[in-house]
Amino acid sequence: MISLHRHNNLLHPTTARRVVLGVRKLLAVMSSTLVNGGGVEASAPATADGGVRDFYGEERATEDQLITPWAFSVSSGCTLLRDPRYNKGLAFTEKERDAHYLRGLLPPAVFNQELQEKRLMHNLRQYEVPLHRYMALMDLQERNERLFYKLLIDNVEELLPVVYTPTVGEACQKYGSIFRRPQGLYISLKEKGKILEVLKNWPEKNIQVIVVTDGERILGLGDLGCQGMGIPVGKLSLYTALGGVRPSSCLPITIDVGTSNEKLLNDEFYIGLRQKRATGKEYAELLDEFMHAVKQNYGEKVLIQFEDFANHNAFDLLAKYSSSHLVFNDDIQGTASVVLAGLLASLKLVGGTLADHTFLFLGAGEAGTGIAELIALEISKQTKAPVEETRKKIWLVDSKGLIVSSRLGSLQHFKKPWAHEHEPVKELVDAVKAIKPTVLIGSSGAGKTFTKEVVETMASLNKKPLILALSNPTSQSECTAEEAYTWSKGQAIFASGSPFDPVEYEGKVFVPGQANNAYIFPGFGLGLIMSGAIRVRDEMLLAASEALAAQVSQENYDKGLIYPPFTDIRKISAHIAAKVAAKAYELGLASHLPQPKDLVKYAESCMYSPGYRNYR
Ligand SMILES: O=C([O-])CC(=O)C(=O)O
Ligand SMILES: [Mg+2]
Repeated sequence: MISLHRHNNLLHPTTARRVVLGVRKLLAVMSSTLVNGGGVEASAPATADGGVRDFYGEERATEDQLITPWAFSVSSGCTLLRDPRYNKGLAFTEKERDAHYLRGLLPPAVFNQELQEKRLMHNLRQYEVPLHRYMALMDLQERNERLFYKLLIDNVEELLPVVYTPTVGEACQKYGSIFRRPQGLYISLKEKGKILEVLKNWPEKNIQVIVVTDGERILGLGDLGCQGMGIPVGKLSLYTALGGVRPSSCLPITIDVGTSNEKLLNDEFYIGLRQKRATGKEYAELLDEFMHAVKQNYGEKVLIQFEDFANHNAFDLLAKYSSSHLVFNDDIQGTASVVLAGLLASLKLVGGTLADHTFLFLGAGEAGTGIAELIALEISKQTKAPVEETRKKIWLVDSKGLIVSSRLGSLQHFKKPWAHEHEPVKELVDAVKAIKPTVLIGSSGAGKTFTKEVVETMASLNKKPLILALSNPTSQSECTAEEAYTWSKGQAIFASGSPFDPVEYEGKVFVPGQANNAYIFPGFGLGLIMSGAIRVRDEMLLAASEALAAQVSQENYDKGLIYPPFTDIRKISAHIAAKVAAKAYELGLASHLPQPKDLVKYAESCMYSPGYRNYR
């Protein structure tokens, strides 16, 4: 095995990419056949130097230029066991133990990966506190990366609530206390003027996806500052497990501009900058430096996913960079796409077309207005009516009540398109009575806001009201699954952002769906990467929604489900990726040419698989 080590590396001694990449690319040039896990790379054009790129200009540097002294070595012995990328623990074979100086460093037993998986799942299930499961899984990720992904892929429904919402929320709240090894890249105000250098400290050079947060709105939990790092880390582990993007090409980043969370500022274990959040020019300049450094370092085709930014910054950043970078805001666009998919699927259960429905939102931030706009675009696409018209069936309530035209003067810009003619209404329940929606969507981040009266009113207005409680984590859910089913007397079709167990009501079992952007972003990102897309367009989001809705089977509908189960997520992601890539080609935004004939097969061939490889 060939391995690359960076000296004094505090992060995982992540390894070998450069040499391995070089070999893979040479192979790709020699044979156009795709190998599992190598597909995305293999399609990259060969370079004049035989495939090994001079990434940071180290070869070309003159004497007055600074370079990074990267070193290469073959990993063996203790170093190999401590390298999460290549460590296999007890699964090293006798031959490998001999060849890699492992004799005596391991007990005699040789386990296969399946037995290791069984043992770890058994151990994980012993922990009763979800945060302990989270910590055990993070330890595994830092110890044996392939085994971590094998567990996550094979037990996705069981482990998703651990590495993702709701447990990741608690992990972020306590991130300073549970901190062990650093994960991801931290860029703080201290690094202003040096962000490019910071990026070059990351041991991987071939980055395809960055998930970045500034920690200001972590799920529905608010400002967690630097401790928001749990979110990019969690999202990217889903990019790999659910979407098959290689772990080495994923980069979690937290931008630390301070926090306005007093509790954290006074917490002795807080890991971030101990100062109030920078705003305005100072904030914009740091973000601008970051965006330029990323493009300079990784090129045009690196996907930057904005995650859990506060509303004002989220909309501004997306607007500012969507014409110059490959950017995607998961909370605006990913959530919109997953909800639209659920709505399209739900028509099979409730009847009519999308245009026949009336939508009411509680929450007019990123998720609320993002979903509302995508619904309006889809109706416009289906009916050919202008989007200004189709928006009129969609109503939003924010903290001040129903958004109506008399409030136009004081509304934030992203709320303005939703200010329709109506008298002012203060309370949600009165808005439900006045608007008579068929679909009620909670996207405010505030829990317990769908009261008994709200749900009962929805049930009195509709035979099958569609109720989506999207806010995360579970503590912020607008209502629980049990409340939705019991208060509506079993009439509601319900889905939520964070998972709920099935509910028994009057002898019948109701299975709630999980309307979470995790259905969309891994496949969406894979579609962008595999086509070499350089920009994101709304049409791609619509394509992703339609692809996800098409994956709901009759068997799922029979159970009242509007989303397919997460157990099939890799297949679902391949279909989403294929439709997104097809759209990128159609729009002339794809750079990997020629277009593969069968995009679903191609997507599958690009996906990372976590089985161990043999070492020579
Ligand atoms: O992380 C999740 O579960 C969904 C999401 O993007 C959010 O709530 O901000
Ligand atoms: Mg989010």
